[in-house]
Amino acid sequence: MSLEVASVRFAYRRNPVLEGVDLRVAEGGFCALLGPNGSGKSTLTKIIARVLAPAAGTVSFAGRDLLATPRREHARVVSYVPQSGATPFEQTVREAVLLGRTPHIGLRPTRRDREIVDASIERLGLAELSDRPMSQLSGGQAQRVLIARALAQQPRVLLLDEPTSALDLRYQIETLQIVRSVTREEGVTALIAIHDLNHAAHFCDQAVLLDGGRVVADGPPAEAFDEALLSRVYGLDVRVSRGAAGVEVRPAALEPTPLRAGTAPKESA
Ligand SMILES: Nc1ncnc2c1ncn2[C@@H]1O[C@H](COP(=O)(O)OP(=O)(O)OP(=O)(O)O)[C@@H](O)[C@H]1O
Repeated sequence: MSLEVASVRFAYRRNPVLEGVDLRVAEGGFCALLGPNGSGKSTLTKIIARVLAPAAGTVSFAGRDLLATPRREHARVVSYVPQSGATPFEQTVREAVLLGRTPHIGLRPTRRDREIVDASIERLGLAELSDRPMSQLSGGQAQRVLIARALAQQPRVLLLDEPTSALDLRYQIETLQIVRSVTREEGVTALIAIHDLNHAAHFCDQAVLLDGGRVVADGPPAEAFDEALLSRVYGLDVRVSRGAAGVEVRPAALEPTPLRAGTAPKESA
């Protein structure tokens, strides 16, 4: 059982953006989708989420063609956290999260649906805000509501498009920890578009690097992060170090400058 994207092509009008993308994320895997601005990460997540239809290629999960699955069934399998989401402003946090249950709900939400919603709200640290209108949230709080909504959907595949971009450091880490535990403990397959290479290396077990709409690296972060490749793709000289704490990427300009000859502090006699 895995999420598989094969030979996916996409163009906005005449502007080709994905040029034959292949990737496979094992069930329960946590995959980082990396690449510079404009490399096609959002477009690819939107195709898997069925916000956009590809010009060619296939997307499947557990062997099932996700592009041909009826929408409601697709929504039971795949949930998607967009880069920024429009929720009607008069909605409360709880109402917004309840929307995640839509593909599962019959005529009206059951007590179980409400329990799942409350658990998601609690998990994202939103309990105190649950009756607050969405219009009165900060950007980061609203982003956490979208994540809670996606979890309340209880998907098999979780797609997140830069879900931590508006979050402070604590919530960035907590959100990535939550997604990792959802993958490890519940076997959910997660694909996250993310800019922070070090967070990707720390939390994800697979890194896929896009450049100009093509996959240029795919593997465990420690293997996929190649100094020369990252420097070329990002147009910035970077250093990759591998230590006990894992792989780390830093701009070369931020490396400590070696002491020049003659500048070493003299030992006092
Ligand atoms: N609605 C659109 N119409 C036309 N072109 C678009 C549209 N959305 C994105 N593009 C273009 O498609 C390319 C890929 O965009 P995409 O948003 O997928 O990149 P990304 O890797 O997610 O970038 P970022 O890191 O900046 O979020 C870019 O050149 C972008 O300008």
